[in-house]
Amino acid sequence: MSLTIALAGNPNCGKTTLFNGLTGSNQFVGNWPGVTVEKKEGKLKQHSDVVITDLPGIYSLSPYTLEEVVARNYLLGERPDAILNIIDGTNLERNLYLTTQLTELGIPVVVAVNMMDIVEKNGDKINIEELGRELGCKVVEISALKGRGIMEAAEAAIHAAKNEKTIPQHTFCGSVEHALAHIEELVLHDMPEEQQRWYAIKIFERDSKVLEQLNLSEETRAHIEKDIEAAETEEDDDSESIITNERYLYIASIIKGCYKKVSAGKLTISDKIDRIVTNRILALPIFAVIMFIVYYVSVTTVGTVATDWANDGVFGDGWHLFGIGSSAYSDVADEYNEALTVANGFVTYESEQGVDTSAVEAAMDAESEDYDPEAAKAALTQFAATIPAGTEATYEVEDEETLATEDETATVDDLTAAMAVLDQDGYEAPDPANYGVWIPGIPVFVEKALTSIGCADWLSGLILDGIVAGVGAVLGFVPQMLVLFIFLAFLEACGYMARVAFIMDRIFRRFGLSGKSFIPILIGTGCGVPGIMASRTIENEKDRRMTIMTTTFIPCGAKTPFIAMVAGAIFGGAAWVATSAYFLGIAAIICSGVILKKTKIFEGDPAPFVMELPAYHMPTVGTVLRSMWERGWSFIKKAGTIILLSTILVWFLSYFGWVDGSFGMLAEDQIDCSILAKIGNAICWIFAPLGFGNWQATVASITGLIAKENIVGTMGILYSSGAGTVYQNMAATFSLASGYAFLAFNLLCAPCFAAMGAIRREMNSTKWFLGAIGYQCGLAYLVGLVIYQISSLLSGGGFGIGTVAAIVVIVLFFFLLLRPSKKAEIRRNTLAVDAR
Ligand SMILES: Nc1nc2c(ncn2[C@@H]2O[C@H](COP(=O)(O)OP(=O)(O)OP(=O)(O)O)[C@@H](O)[C@H]2O)c(=O)[nH]1
Ligand SMILES: [Mg+2]
Repeated sequence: MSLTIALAGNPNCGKTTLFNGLTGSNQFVGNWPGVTVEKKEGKLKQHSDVVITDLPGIYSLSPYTLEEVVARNYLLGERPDAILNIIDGTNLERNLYLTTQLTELGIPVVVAVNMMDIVEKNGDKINIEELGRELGCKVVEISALKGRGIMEAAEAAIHAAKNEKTIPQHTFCGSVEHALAHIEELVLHDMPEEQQRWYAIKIFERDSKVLEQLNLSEETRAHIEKDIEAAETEEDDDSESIITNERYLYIASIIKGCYKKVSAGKLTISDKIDRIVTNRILALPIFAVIMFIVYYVSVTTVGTVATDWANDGVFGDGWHLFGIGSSAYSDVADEYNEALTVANGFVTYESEQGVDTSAVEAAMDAESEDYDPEAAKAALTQFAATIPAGTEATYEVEDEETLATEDETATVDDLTAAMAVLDQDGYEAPDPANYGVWIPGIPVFVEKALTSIGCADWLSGLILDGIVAGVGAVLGFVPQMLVLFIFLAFLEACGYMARVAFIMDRIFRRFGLSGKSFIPILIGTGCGVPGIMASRTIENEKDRRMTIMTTTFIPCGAKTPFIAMVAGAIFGGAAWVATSAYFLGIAAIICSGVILKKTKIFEGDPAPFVMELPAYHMPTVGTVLRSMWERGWSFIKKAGTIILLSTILVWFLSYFGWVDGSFGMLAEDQIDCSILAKIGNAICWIFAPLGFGNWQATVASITGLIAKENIVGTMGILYSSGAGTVYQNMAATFSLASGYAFLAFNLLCAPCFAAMGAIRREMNSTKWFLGAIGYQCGLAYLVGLVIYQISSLLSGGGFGIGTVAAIVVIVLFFFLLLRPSKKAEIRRNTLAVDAR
């Protein structure tokens, strides 16, 4: 018959570390309380008939939070064959509080004193024989981290499960014992004897869950109540406090007998660090500096290099092995491109002056099938000869990323110099393969392979433009994310993140938010996906859900090119547009927090923040890498599923459509015949009240759901037709009001697929996922509506239904924001927490 052994103990005492050691699993370990929130099962190594259950950490068997309910229900409902109670040897007093309760359950208990490595280092001594005698169960010493004594602990638990009963040694004072005896006799006599005591104590404490479960008659309750009240009068305290106090007195007496603390009174290293790190004045600047470094290294320096390598190298044209030859190549390539820009600029300028430049244009077209460097050289030389000396050519240059255009001027001398450069390279773009060791990117390989097997056009289009491009764009973020995850894993594992929450809590609490919401938001400025995942550090389920819902309001890295595009095309490059995007994000988060907190679903005190600060310690490399990998891997898996499917879908929708009544595959420039355009046209009326009810903007917003980078690309394609540049066409379509509404909508609405996948996974419920997406889109819509309608009104537009709607939204917003919250409820929760 198989045995079940439950690992129970306070948060952060090392249960999961022990669980991993005993079962060989890879469950997540972190240096803050509340890492494990569900129970996990595994088989004990070398004993396939023994099941070990890892439980969330609990301080007592009176449940206040979700994890505590999980643990208690498991212990009471499933009744494991034995409990291995892990206690933190550096914090005996508090940990034993739970132990005194566990021994009353009537389940065999073995106590494992963990963190013995630290206890010994401090020079403290624990007399485990004496401790065992006092508690009435076997006590062993272990170090879960070092793997010391863990198998012995498991063996002891197995032995206890088979042979022993744990009989609580502690007795309460006379009046309480009297009441307990009455309760046992009156209502619990049918219950197995060993379980009676725990239930009696809980009834004495008036535990609502137990009373509900037992469903006592009015008469019996009244009878019991008399006993309880008698004890309360005698002890002059309420029943729950009597029990709590007596437990602590008992623990104090045990500890006196078997614990010698050498380090008593001295400040530990952790205390010393905390004096600085959580100092009222220094805490924030230190945090800002640390986060800046993390952010800087992972997003701008190492991260950018890694992302560029992944995007432009592995999923692009290719890369130089170990970067050898890469800088030499880029120098040459930059020089060549610059020269080409000058030459082409002259050609464009001359053609604007009325000169026929078609011959040189055709010859210089390097993209064309029959490009001939010799002919290009000849044509350009001939063209240059016709230019009068002293000509200054002005032409437009387009920024690759934002598509912003800028005017540049060049003289004839510049042209001569440029031609020299072109000539030097033989009128052919430098080949990166000639510098260092060049490894072609995946698309290049795939394209070659597809061409060599003579793959059909549509299929190679699907594979290259759809799958490789789409999934590649997402996987391209993996290196950057892994770098970020290493830092975060380190900060978590060493114990700093627990402090951050503590520091931020002082500020966020004013808005009714928990301090732990801050970390996800901060990370979200880089990428929403790890931001959403970082919400796991929030133990309170309501706060965690709210944070997941609001984190992506902050502009992430992928949204920045889009912001720049709108600012450049519609607002003449005004700098305030980008700044305002961040303020808009922060305002959306804080206002959402305040408003949602006042609703039934999210109400409650911002997570009773009684988190204790764990001691700092140096994490092992394995822990950090495991944590990094666990997070990274789930992202990669997502790229292989949801993103893969969505890219295929979008590829199909934008490359297929109806031309002249017949359905088929489209050429690049026929996008307005695509199915996507049809869809855009069908639903763009939705956005009419926001001022951008055209199919292009609608479709751009939709492709933005795949990846926010798509918005720029899509706008680039859709607005490139017709006269003028993309920017000019956009400026003609959008007014300032509708442009900003468009920006606001796309910043706040549902994030990209990757982030939505993360939301789905972290919410772990379809209902909540849809709720979150709905909230984001709804909010984005209303914000866009208000921005467009009110600014149209202010700039002299008419007063219509839309204006009325916007005013209603504003009034409603202020009502929701300012209405009083249910303070009384909050206070009750706080009291409940204090009581324990
Ligand atoms: N020095 C030392 N550190 C340990 C030992 N056991 C665990 N730790 C560290 O203590 C921290 C908490 O470990 P976890 O295993 O996540 O604790 P837990 O009890 O599962 O925590 P919750 O899931 O939050 O209840 C981690 O940083 C571990 O590396 C030990 O024996 N010695
Ligand atoms: Mg755990």
